[in-house]
Formats: sequence, C-alpha cells, structure tokens
Amino acid sequence: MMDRVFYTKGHGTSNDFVILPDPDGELELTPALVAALCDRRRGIGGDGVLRVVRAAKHPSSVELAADAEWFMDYWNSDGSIAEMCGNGVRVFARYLVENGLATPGPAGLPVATRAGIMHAVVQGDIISVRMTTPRVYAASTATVGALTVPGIAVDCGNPHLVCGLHDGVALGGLDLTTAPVVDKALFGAGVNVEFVEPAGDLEGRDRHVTMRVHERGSGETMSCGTGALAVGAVALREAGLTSGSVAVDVLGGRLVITCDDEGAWWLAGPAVLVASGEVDVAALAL
Ligand SMILES: N[C@@H](CCC[C@H](N)C(=O)O)C(=O)O
Repeated sequence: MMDRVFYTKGHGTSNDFVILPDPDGELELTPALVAALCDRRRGIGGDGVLRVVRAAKHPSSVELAADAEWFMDYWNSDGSIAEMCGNGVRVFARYLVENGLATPGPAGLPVATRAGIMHAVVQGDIISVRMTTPRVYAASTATVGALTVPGIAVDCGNPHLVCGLHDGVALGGLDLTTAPVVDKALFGAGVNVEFVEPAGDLEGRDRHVTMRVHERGSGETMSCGTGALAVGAVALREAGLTSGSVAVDVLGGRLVITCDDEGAWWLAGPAVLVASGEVDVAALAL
C-alpha cells in the first residue's frame, strides 16, 4: 500500500480534477481511493481524477501507444470510470506541457482516452481539443421533480441527454441536487444530462446558450466539456447548420464548440493548474 501520493489540482471552467502522475502505471488506484481524494471535506476535492500514465503502461490504452505517449485514465468522483472527459483532456494537456512531459506538434498534442485519441492545441490560456464527432441518436426525456423535459441523446464517446427548456421554465430554478430520472433502458450505463436555455446573440458565434449539467458519477458540476459538445451539436442541428460555432455558458465560465468546414469538432476554453503537493493516503481513510 502506498503511503504518500503526489498530486496536482487543476480545473477547466471550474470542472475540477485531482491529477495523479503515475508514468509507469504503478499506483494502486481504487474506486475508494478516488472517492476519498475527490471528497471536498476530507480529501482534496474534485469532480474527478486524471491519472497521468504512459499509454504503453495501461491495459486500456496499450493499443494506442504508437500514436499517443500519454493516457488520461479518467475516474468520476464517485469512483466510477468514464470513457471520456472533455475538460479533463484540456487540463491533462496543460499538465503535460507545464511539466515538460510533452510538446504539442503541428497537429496538436495526442492524448489517449477510453474513447480514442484526442488532439489538444495550446494557445496561451485557451486549450482546444479536437473531439470525436458527436452522434445524435434518439429522443428521450429527463424528469426533475414534477417537470419532464424532452431531450435528445448524443454520444460523445460518453453518453449525454440534451434537454432544451421551454414554456418559461427557468434554468436557474432546477434542483439538480439529485440525478434527473431518465429512461434506464436507453441509458443502461447511466447518462450525463444537460439542461439548456437560449442566451442573447453573441458576435462571431452562430448560437449562444446557457447550460447546467448533472454528470453521471459526479453530480451537478460547474462545467462539462463533452456536455457542451453534445449541446453544441444539437444547437447547430436545430439551426440547420452543418458547420459553425456555439458559445456554451456554464456555471464556471464559457466553452466554445466549433464544427469546422472539414467537419472536425472542437472544444475550447481555459484550463489551469492551481496547486501541487503530497497526499497522506492513510489519513484519507480516517
Ligand atoms: N466533465 C467531463 C465529463 C466526465 C465524465 C462523465 N461524468 C461521465 O461519466 O461520462 C467533461 O468535461 O466532459
């Protein structure tokens, strides 16, 4: 059993992560340890954990090692594993670059995830990630208290349900302290649920919306990159556009989703590292 573990804390639009450097895949990471690290009172606090491990050293990424040196081993704060985390990739890329572990090339910095390889481009404070193409695939609903809202299921490597609010329902009034009720047959592995309302016109953007999200495995968070991608895909589709850019305001700031003329989907926003230190693993259990 490890006694002490090094960590860095970082966030992207306040979606916050405990980053664990583990280049050779030696950490005994368990759901209980992840949940203890993410505990906001007894641990460091975070919406999830990003383990930084060489792709060649982790069974989930060994096949991607020829094309990406590093694997983002992402865990939700409840100790469950997810395929992908958009803000996580942005923060992960910031960590690699600031620690001299990688240098972005002309095609960006490849990061292996359980949903495949993403490419991150660093431009000062902003980190953009080329994401997988979002797949809009079904109509469904989400129920919050007495309110049932129609939604559209979108696969972004991980599952999402995008629900547009209508009829004067205020986004700020939703109680997301518990998970929205969804169709368990459609979302057998759980789902991240985004609630969206239109925001005012914004110069340079085709659409501008405000979003709140209840994340599978983490509860309501201040931001979700794959959630913003799902929302951006639905917004462009509803506008009849095959390319364009959508500003998605979240509780923690602004993300921008772009589908370029080549059909590539991008997630952009700030990503920062705020602290580093050592955790006493035994004390986490007390
Ligand atoms: N916040 C993330 C998504 C993290 C994973 C999600 N909770 C899931 O279980 O699919 C993002 O920025 O995309």
